Amino acid sequence: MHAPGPVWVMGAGLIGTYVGGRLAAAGVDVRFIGRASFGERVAQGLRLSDLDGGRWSVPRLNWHTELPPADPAPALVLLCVKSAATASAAAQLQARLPQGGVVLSLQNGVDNAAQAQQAAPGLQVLPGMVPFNVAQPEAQRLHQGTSGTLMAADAPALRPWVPVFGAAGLPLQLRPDMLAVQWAKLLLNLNNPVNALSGRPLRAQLLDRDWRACTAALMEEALQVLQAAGQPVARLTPLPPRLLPALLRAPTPVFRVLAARMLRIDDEARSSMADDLAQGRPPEIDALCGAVVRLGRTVGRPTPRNQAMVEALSASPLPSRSALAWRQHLTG
Ligand SMILES: NC(=O)C1=CN([C@@H]2O[C@H](COP(=O)(O)OP(=O)(O)OC[C@H]3O[C@@H](n4cnc5c(N)ncnc54)[C@H](OP(=O)(O)O)[C@@H]3O)[C@@H](O)[C@H]2O)C=CC1
Ligand SMILES: CC(C)(CO)C(=O)C(=O)O
Repeated sequence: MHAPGPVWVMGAGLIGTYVGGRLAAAGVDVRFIGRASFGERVAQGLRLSDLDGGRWSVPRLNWHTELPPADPAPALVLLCVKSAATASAAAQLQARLPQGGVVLSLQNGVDNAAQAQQAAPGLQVLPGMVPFNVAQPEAQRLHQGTSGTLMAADAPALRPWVPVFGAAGLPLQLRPDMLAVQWAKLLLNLNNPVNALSGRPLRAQLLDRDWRACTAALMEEALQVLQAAGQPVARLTPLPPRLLPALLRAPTPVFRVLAARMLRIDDEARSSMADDLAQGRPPEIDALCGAVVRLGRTVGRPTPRNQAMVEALSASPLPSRSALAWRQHLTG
């Protein structure tokens, strides 16, 4: 396997350090640009694991707290900051990279690649999608707690990277319908605020029918808006997206059987939004429920449920309600 050149990870936190770490473990020259506080924990010996028992290690990460000189220029930059930091990170890259540098956004939401492209018009920013969860169970270990295939826009600049990611054991699927893929992921991410409000690990929260009903209510509203907007949604799950609300509302014993794959989650995995709240960082709610609210406005449809989540997750402290109370609040 021969990488076309060095990779930079811009915003090396959970996702960036895991994906970049897997590439580094496969021999790719990866430079990590992240916070000193995170680098102190992982840079002198990173261990990686996944839910299938895979284990990798990287003795030393090439860690930078500022952008390094672009000599040699990276052949690929993985943009892995949270949505609120997208524009500033992209502007920093634009100031350092040669014209036409390729940046792959590995972020949730549907707007990050476009925002980065606007902030860095001289670069080529492409959307990607990370389906799996990454947690940090120990200071020097990152763990992939759910499964799924990385996806990205089918652009010529990314084609040489497909065998590289494949050789690292993280297959990269290039898709012509990336916006539909991103909306499909966003639908699944509508569980993030619910998970954060529940205070529980993902698996425990998904095994509670009232919390699932909250996610179903948000998804149903989003699906109606997407349909009104004529926006296709890709199928990332065994069931098509339009059936997901009914699946979530099913009694728990039925859900356990029908959603066995969705429930293949490590007991301790939490959503990235729960991680944000735990660390006192602003949650990425505007990129998720906020995107549904904005699309609703463009097609003249109210989105009170997603709006309620934007307000709840923007409040400090978070409103404290039981699962049943949230279910009633969202579904009236
Ligand atoms: N965690 C997960 O399991 C999943 C996350 N995602 C998505 O992936 C994206 C990344 O998430 P995640 O890895 O969890 O986020 P993290 O917060 O763990 O990582 C991002 C890191 O980038 C740092 N950062 C921000 N701006 C800069 C900058 N200009 N230069 C250097 N470092 C910077 C942040 O520091 P600081 O906090 O100080 O800003 C933070 O340490 C998000 O869009 C998320 O929704 C998708 C699937 C799963
Ligand atoms: C993987 C998933 C859907 C849930 O962990 C996620 O995207 C996140 O945590 O933001």
